[in-house]
Amino acid sequence: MIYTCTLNPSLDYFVQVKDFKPGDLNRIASDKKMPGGKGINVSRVLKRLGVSTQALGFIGGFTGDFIRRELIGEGIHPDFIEVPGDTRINVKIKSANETEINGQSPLVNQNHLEELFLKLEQLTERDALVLSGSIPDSLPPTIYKDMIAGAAGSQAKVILDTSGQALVEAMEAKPFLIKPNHEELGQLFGVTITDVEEAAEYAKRLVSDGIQNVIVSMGGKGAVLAVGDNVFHAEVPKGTLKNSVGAGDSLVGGFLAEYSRGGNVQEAFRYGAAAGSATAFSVDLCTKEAVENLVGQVRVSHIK
Ligand SMILES: Nc1ncnc2c1ncn2[C@@H]1O[C@H](COP(=O)(O)OP(=O)(O)O)[C@@H](O)[C@H]1O
Ligand SMILES: O=P(O)(O)OC[C@H]1O[C@](O)(COP(=O)(O)O)[C@@H](O)[C@@H]1O
Repeated sequence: MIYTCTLNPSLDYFVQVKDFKPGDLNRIASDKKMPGGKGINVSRVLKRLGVSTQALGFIGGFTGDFIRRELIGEGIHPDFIEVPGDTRINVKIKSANETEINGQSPLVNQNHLEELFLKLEQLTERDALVLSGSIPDSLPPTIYKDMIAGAAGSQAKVILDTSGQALVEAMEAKPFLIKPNHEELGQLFGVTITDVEEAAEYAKRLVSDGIQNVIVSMGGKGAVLAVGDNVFHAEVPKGTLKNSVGAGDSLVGGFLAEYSRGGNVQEAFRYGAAAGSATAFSVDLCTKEAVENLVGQVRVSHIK
């Protein structure tokens, strides 16, 4: 089973505004509400790609009810821990460009954490655990590192997609795969990464530090995979960007879908990149059909 864990889920409120002006009254042309947060998006993508998952994490309040209901409606099994307070609302404003305003989540206390750790103890070596997204303010930046340690006995594969101090700490626990985007990778080293060469160089350094697989997503420039002594670049097809929210989560979901079907890391990387692009080119997350239409157009080359 693939478990996703979203410590900081969200109700994503997408609004379309004709000509967004900060500091002015803006009226919405159209809107939609979606269950969000990185692990939850990975679960939704996996389900669309025909792989069943279980969604773990903390949710609460009316926004939490919405998320649970939507996931059940999509055939995803939610196993959240209920916390007091409302799960955050993240506002995504689509106008000439995209503006995101991500909210604050409710307090998670020691009892909630213990409940989560008990669930992790039940993982087995056949499972994978996806730890994705920011962490609520009430949790320490070591939380992902502690969770990886908590799951270590099971030998489940851990996939990590987070940033900042939480990423720095968790890397010490040597997850199977990390997926920073190029900005997040740059933050780790205090540099600005803009091209594929630079991403390859820094991803390689992380592999030398003991992370098995590093995928750096780079929006329209595709993605870089560092594994062992090799670095690959996935060149992605050109298309009209409709929505970049969830593209990174789709890459992770696509990678895992293919990898869990027995695919190798390189094929999983190609499929993941196609899933990211399929989401970028649609208004919602990718569909299986869209991914399969694009996968043949993703060119993976050995660059180092
Ligand atoms: N404009 C785009 N054109 C084609 N593919 C894209 C585009 N934006 C994103 N993607 C695909 O989605 C993946 C993840 O996107 P990215 O924006 O880098 O992730 P994140 O959301 O984590 O910042 C990319 O590696 C690429 O495969
Ligand atoms: O936990 P964070 O870093 O605030 O991110 C949460 C946001 O990221 C998303 O999961 C999208 O992530 P990506 O665009 O990186 O795939 C949204 O659904 C959510 O609003």
